[in-house]
Amino acid sequence: MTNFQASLPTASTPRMASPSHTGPAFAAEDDLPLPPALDPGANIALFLDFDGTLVEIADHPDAVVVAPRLAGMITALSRRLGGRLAIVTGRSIAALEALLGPVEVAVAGSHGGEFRSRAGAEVEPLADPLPAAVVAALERFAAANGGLLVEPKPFSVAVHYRRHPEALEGLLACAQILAQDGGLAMKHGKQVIELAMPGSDKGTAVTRFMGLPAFAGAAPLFLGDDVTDEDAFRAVRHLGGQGVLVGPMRATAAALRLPDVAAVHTWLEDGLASAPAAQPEGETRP
Ligand SMILES: O=P(O)(O)OC[C@H]1O[C@H](O[C@H]2O[C@H](CO)[C@@H](O)[C@H](O)[C@H]2O)[C@H](O)[C@@H](O)[C@@H]1O
Repeated sequence: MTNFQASLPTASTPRMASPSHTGPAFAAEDDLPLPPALDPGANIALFLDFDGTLVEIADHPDAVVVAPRLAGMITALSRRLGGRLAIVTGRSIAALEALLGPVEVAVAGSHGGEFRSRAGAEVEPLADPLPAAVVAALERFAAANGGLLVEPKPFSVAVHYRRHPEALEGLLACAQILAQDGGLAMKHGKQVIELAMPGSDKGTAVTRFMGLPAFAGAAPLFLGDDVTDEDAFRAVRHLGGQGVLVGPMRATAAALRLPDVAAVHTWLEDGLASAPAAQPEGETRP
């Protein structure tokens, strides 16, 4: 056990509502401690969600404001961690890099549907493409309901109802039928319903990273804000690590909490500032 793990509450903390790896570990009326200071010298692996964790939620997916230093900070932290850092996002990798710039780290995109094992590696598809007919059906629904925003991705499709909350009931019904008929996975994130081919989520993505030589043996930490991050919180708990919920308390499998995006940036910046200089290229773990 690393010093980092020893200082954290564990899955056997008495406040736990459920001992299983499948449900939330902590109830909404509990609260969770802050994570200890990030120590890039410890044998940890860091997994970072994007929307709501590294950038504030905005009214439109293209309207998020990315801090100018964010990509550089994440790349530098990844180097300090010997490559044991990945962004794990519901966005496609292309959409992520369009916002963040070409960040030189491992990435899982489209909720685990696409996977880049390390900086510079090819993007591997891990899911089958969604049938075009499903996207077309959702586009028809969106057009008939005030023009909901449809965001097709390589392995899933997101329909945003943030500007049309009145359409949620009909959207859920439409998506449920499409999911049932097509054997698809349905995810309900922040003001968004997503359909994807089954078999990949943020938990499977984290588990896949942890099976790579560069990540093996490290204690994983996953920072995320949305209910779609709960798969990853459960996965890291199962792998001997901890989830860090970002935002207000809710029922969660995370064991730690940071209050907001600003606190995440401070925690990462402080960790980076505390780290010794990065090893030269080529001396990181394979
Ligand atoms: O896993 P994440 O990195 O958190 O991505 C989840 C989804 O994020 C985006 O939608 C969310 O953020 C938008 C911008 O703040 C917001 O307008 C929307 O309501 C949120 O649901 C993205 O557009 C989706 O594709 C991601 O799956």
